[in-house]
Amino acid sequence: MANVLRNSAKFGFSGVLSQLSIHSRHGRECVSPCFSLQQRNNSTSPKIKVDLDNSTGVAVLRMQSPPVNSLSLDFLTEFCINLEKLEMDKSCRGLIITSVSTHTHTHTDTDTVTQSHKTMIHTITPPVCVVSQTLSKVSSTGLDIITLPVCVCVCVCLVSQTLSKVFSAGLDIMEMYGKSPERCGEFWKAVQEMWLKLYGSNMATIAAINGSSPAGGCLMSIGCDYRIMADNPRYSIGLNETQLGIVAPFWFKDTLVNTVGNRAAELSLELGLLYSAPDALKIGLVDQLVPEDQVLSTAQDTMSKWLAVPDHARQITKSMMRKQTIDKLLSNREADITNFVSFITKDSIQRSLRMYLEMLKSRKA
Ligand SMILES: CCCCC/C=C\C/C=C\C=C\CC(=O)SCCNC(=O)CCNC(=O)[C@H](O)C(C)(C)COP(=O)(O)OP(=O)(O)OC[C@H]1O[C@@H](n2cnc3c(N)ncnc32)[C@H](O)[C@@H]1OP(=O)(O)O
Repeated sequence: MANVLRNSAKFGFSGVLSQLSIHSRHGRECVSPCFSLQQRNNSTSPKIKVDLDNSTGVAVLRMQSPPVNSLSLDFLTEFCINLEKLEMDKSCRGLIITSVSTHTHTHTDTDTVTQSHKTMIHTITPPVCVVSQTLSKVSSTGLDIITLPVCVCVCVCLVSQTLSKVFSAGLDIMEMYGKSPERCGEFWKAVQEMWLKLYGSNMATIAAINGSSPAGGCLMSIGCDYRIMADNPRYSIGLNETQLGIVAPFWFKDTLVNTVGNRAAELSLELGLLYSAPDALKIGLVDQLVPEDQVLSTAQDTMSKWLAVPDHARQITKSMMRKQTIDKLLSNREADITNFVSFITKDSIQRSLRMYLEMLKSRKA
């Protein structure tokens, strides 16, 4: 555990703040006034909102990165900064990780807002000047020209974007597709860092899984101490890497084995299974199912039980259970990055990823 903390010290706050995203994959900007607004609201970054209740010592970390909370380099960097801050805050003893269902984004100055299937104008705060126009836009396939109504807003407007019913869609596939080996290496280091910080956290951690949680989303969930999932037939969870033609790294596998045991992990990984909530409960991939509107409150009630245990006893026990698994990655980090980069940049793997991306998009069409 101490190793993990020492390692994480490499992310100095000034360094990481300068790395904060100003542009997401989906083209949504976060300008600096947005960040300062978040700070005033006790939210630490644009893709993640953290509320620490000083009376209970419990922080709720809400992922709010539309459309699917995918784990991009920017997202992972912000996640690690937030975790590190909470870890160093002695008043914080417990952490609940969940997803928001609505994301509010602040735009300033002249801004263009397109009305697409996932974006709607929520509020326009005066003074504002709205000019109706039409915008020609090339679609993501690059083939069709479509015309969208747009509003050009001068001054300040607030836009609300709806997140899918997703806890996290896992690693951002766009970070692994068509990227340079250097960039892939940087990305993988951030994935490692996220897992090391979470799995080795001194805080009691609960995943309040209020949506689907495939692959890296599942890794984040099993990196916590306890999992509560919404009992919704549309949601699934699992390490489905083989379905994408990729191989879950050894530390994903180790975390799953530590959670569900060897046989269930073997079936789950080789077949790339995504489990419904009841099936996930059956194999012990999640610990509890509750109605969707009770996921967070149940996590809060459960957290009070975890925090009734003296911290030092719980922390030493957690370390005893997880240290070997953590040390295995710590002593193989560079080799693991090299493996990832050489694997993911192979032509055949890139082809698999492209087909998977096309499948995701065609499913929608
Ligand atoms: C031998 C040596 C081994 C060394 C190790 C090597 C390799 C290990 C490598 C990698 C490990 C990877 C782990 C991962 O996490 S990979 C990611 C896996 N994730 C998935 O499979 C999830 C895919 N997504 C979905 O199933 C659905 O999107 C979801 C159920 C989450 C939500 O469905 P919904 O219908 O609400 O939304 P969609 O319309 O499908 O999606 C909206 C939008 O978002 C895009 N998108 C979805 N998931 C991702 C993603 N993971 N990354 C990037 N983008 C994603 C989707 O394409 C849509 O985009 P658009 O069409 O609106 O542009």
